[in-house]
Amino acid sequence: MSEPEAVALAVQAGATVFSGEKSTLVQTGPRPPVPGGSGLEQLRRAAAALERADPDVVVAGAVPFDLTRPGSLRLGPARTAPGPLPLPLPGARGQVTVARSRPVPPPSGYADAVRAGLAQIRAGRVDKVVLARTLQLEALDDWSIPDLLSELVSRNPSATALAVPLDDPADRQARWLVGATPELLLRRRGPSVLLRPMAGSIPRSPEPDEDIRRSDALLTSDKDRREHRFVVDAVVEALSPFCRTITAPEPELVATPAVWHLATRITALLNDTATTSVDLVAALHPTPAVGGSPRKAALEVIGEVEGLDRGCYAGAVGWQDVHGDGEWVVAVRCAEVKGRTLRIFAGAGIVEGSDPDAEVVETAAKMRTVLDAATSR
Ligand SMILES: C=C(O[C@H]1C=CC=C(C(=O)O)[C@@H]1O)C(=O)O
Repeated sequence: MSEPEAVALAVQAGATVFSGEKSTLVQTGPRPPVPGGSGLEQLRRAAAALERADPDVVVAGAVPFDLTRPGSLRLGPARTAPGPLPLPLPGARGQVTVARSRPVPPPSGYADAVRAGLAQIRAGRVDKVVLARTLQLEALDDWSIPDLLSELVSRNPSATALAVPLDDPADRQARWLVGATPELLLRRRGPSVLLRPMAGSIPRSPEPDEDIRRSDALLTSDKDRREHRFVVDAVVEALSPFCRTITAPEPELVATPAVWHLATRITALLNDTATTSVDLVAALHPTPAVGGSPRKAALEVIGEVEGLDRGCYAGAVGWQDVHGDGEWVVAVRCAEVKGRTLRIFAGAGIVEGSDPDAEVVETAAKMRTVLDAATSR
């Protein structure tokens, strides 16, 4: 059996897959979910279980945006290979026909939520809040996870494409998180930690001169640099108790096929290699790239004005091995898939000076990552 065939079979059978530019990790087979009533508890239990595990075992999966809710982490052997997932995955079923598509909330409702967020900023309750919306697609047949994953990998070569089965004991139908995220929460290898937070975005243009003009406008935008700064400051502060050398240079431009972003490549050295990748996830998540600043007040405002159950969207997804090394990405440009339903999520950071209509356009552009993979073959 070829590697793509093996991966396609594994994905159909519920494998957890992370496919990046440099390497791919696939965790397959029967593997126990990590128990726990909250994502935070599951992260702690996973780290403890790894201390007693065989060397090829990893914990892999997703913790939700809200760490007081349970996520889906599993313990089991994983295979890693250099480069992205080998394509094409055989057995592609071809295009799924979308019967209905519904934005929730509608664009005008999202613009109202952004205005409500801005009112909280002006009232001094928060400095930044990230607000999300969804696009729900109903297909005539069940969505195929291998097909979605293949499209996400091939269209987003520099992102981390992912397929994570979500545990839901109350629900017998399989649920998945799929997506292709450009945002690295953290990678820990021995004492070295790398992070690449993102915030501040502008939609790409198909016209090359206009595309460059937009990227220049983003790089020099005061509003976007402020929006970005909240994330870098929070990340550096959260790392400080654990790390002795933290370097955070000026933000740079990063392009996905749909959007330009501001990103900062932060490097750090752990004080103590007993600190695992999971410890860092627990300390960092959710950053103001998906929550806001100050964190507690921003999470309250999201609960009051957004009106969505984010689930694992904007959560932390990734893996850790028995040495405490691991890689976790931020679950943006993602969708939740269940049977015929695909729910695409996208959010945008709101700060003083944000324009509600521009945030509608920005979130629509962000949704294209999954929408294009799901609908245009
Ligand atoms: C919250 C999302 O993106 C985050 C990551 C990069 C840029 C973002 C922004 O510019 O608002 C967001 O912070 C999303 O795509 O749903």
